[in-house]
Amino acid sequence: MKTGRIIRSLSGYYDIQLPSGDIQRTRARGEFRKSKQKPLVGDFVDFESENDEGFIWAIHERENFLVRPPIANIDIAVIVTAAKEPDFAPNLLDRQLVALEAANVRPLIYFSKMDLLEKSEHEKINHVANYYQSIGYDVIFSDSKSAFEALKMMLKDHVSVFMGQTGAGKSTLLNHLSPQLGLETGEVSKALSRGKHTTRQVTLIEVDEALIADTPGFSSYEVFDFPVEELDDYFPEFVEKRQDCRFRGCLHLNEPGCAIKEAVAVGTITQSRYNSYKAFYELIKAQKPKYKTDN
Ligand SMILES: Nc1nc2c(ncn2[C@@H]2O[C@H](COP(=O)(O)OP(=O)(O)OP(=O)(O)O)[C@@H](O)[C@H]2O)c(=O)[nH]1
Ligand SMILES: [Zn+2]
Repeated sequence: MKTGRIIRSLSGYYDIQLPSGDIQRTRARGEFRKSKQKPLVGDFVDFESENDEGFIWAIHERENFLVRPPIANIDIAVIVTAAKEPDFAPNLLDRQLVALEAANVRPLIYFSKMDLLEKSEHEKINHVANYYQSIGYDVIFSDSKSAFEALKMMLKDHVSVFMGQTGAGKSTLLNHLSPQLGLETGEVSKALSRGKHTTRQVTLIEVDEALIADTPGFSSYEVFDFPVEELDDYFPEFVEKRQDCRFRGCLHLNEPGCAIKEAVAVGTITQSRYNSYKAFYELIKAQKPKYKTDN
């Protein structure tokens, strides 16, 4: 029995990379296909193989996984966030951060298109970025001299996936990291070929000493897949403060003695983050429970 990581899946076949770097092609056992458990790219699996004919026997427990792209055991998700064109939208960034926190994937915020900013806009973004750093997120600016090296350093020895809204610059950045990818960039060229790639499978590609998913991740349209009471778990600065709320289980909305609202009033938590919290709260409340199929 051997153990390795699935780096590509293609019509029922799985390419598994061994610790030595060798890649072997296998299939999943019939039982896997019958049961719900389906191997994902990124999974560590036990398998047997000889002469390129092999079978996966077991999938190791997953650290985490994403649905789009379908990939397991992700160390870092790079949220590519345009500082301009389209304008920076804190709500969108927060949505991705919350979704990643809920999925137990570590985010890294990459501000793209910094070169397009005027001086005053620059200061504004810096200010915003400082806040995100202060609550524990890594931030990289596209115009900093060492941006590229810093990113490479962070991705080294890790599995990463890139996400961000359309036009944020994901493909541009991925191409820069790995020119062999040859992803199309810009609206027009992509609009022409869109649809062709919709069923494309994700592959983990080796870039220097990093493994990067070649398919960008979910955007902001994802629904939140957790109960509303859990929402504050995914705002790290809320987690730190909420034990000071007067009521246990405080939702930080209209309750008296809410430490979160006090923190917003004195500015230790930004209004923008609190606005996102409230907006997501309403959103989750309005979402239909999954088990309901009618109305
Ligand atoms: N000035 C400037 N333009 C950039 C930068 N990054 C990307 N762009 C441009 O922004 C446009 C969109 O970039 P893409 O890389 O295609 O964006 P994407 O996130 O892959 O977009 P989708 O595939 O639609 O999700 C392209 O015209 C890029 O050339 C940057 O740092 N500075
Ligand atoms: Zn509270």
